[in-house]
Amino acid sequence: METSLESLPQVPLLEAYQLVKRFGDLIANNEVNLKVMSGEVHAILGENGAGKSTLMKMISGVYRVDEGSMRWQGEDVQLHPPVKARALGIGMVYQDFRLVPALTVLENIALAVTEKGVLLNRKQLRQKIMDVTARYGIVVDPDAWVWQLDLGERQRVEILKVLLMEGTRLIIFDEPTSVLTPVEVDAFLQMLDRLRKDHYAVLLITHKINEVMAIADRVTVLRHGQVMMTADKGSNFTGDQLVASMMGTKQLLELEQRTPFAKDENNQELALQAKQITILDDHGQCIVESMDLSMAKGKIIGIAGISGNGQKELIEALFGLRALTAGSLWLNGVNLTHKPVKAYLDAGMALVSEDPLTDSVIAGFTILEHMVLAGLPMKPRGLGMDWHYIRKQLEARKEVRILGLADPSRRADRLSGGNVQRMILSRAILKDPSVLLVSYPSRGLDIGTTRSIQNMLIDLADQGAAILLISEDLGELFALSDELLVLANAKLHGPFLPSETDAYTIGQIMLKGESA
Ligand SMILES: Nc1ncnc2c1ncn2[C@@H]1O[C@H](COP(=O)(O)OP(=O)(O)OP(=O)(O)O)[C@@H](O)[C@H]1O
Repeated sequence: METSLESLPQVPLLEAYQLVKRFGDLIANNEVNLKVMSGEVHAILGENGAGKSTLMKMISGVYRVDEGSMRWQGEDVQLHPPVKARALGIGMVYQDFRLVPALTVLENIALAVTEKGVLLNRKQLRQKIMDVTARYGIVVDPDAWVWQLDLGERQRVEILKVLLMEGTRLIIFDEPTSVLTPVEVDAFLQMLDRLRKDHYAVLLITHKINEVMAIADRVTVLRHGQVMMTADKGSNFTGDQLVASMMGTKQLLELEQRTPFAKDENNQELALQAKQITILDDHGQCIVESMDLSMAKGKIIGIAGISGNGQKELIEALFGLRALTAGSLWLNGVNLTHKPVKAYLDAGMALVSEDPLTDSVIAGFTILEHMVLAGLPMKPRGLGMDWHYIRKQLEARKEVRILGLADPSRRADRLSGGNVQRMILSRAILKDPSVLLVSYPSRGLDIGTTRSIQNMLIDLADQGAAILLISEDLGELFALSDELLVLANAKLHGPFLPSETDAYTIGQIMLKGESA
């Protein structure tokens, strides 16, 4: 089955010519050309809003192209609606998964792959799932309920769906690794390699330059809806070239230096304290056991851990969203245990959750309405609200400009993943929180914006906020944290000083719950 790329016929699987897509006055894709070969991983890079998802949605048939044309194996084709793209063999693994939580993995896959009117043969489908999981190293239990799965597992179900559909030739991944742990990222890249060897074509949207350098045969960079650069491996493109092409004349900011906080533990003023807390997960299993955690003012505490090891539950409990089974929570010396979330908000806490799209976005509400709900100063006007005034207040904040918040009158549920993240981060930071609990701050953000938000977190801590930073990006944790803790086996391990430990040691503890 394996043949080298060179020995394959070199007719492009897909060719896009001069594609244009407009949303009102906005030109999301402007005369875009793209060529995709079988057996290649083709990375699509670009800042948030550059037009990557729009291009992928034209290729998967979701959007009708306004201008331009496509060819599939040399033949002119129309890919809209998606059923046409699907029939040719184009499958897409979306950022926001399209699974039914109340069904099992197998049932979800059956829904996607069963032809209308054909009765489901569970045994056969189970066998097919086993075959594909074994070939591509995709670990997932066919009988698990989807609502019980973490994000990495849900993504694997989406991938299985696409692979099990009849005739798939081209697979589009929209920022697949943003929800994966470092270990899962390695497995994912190996899977891409396997797909490439099996002659699938892969289009990979990503913000991670190291992934592009590791796996991509070809790369296309978009900026403001236009192709800035297309290069293949033979041309020896570098990471710096890709960044420069994405950012244009903008410079990538340097990460600010932390002002070293007082190392004398006795001089540290505590903000949030968790004493001997025990937390159960949604299945009633103990996920955090008798844990102590102290967050001092002006300090960033980084928590490393493999996703699903209790980070989500811990952060929910610290914000009063999940009941403690034992222990107590104190903020500035006041006991907040079992108090409603409002008490935590009133005390100056802010939260950026693991999955803002699900947890924090209200369908139909605009960005501005989300900001007002989170405490942006309101001004009544007649029987309603002075929205013009509120908007001016929002736009006057430098953080909003730096993070590049989208137009505040836009509906939040129609924003790209990166723009949702900007809204949630702006909302948390605009409150000038005394305690900020932040999960995966740079998820879905381009490199320039990632650096901006990292600098904002540093500024916030320098001004005295206590920050709990949950991330799987060890580079980010090492760069920002004053102290590192590792969550594994329901316990916190550490603290470790980033300057006195290394990623290998932390990685070992993440995996095994103990030092090597
Ligand atoms: N359905 C839509 N209606 C109006 N504007 C849209 C729509 N979809 C995308 N846009 C706009 O088109 C531009 C390109 O968006 P797109 O989602 O393709 O960017 P992206 O490169 O995928 O960004 P990200 O990295 O944030 O996912 C953005 O300005 C976006 O706000």
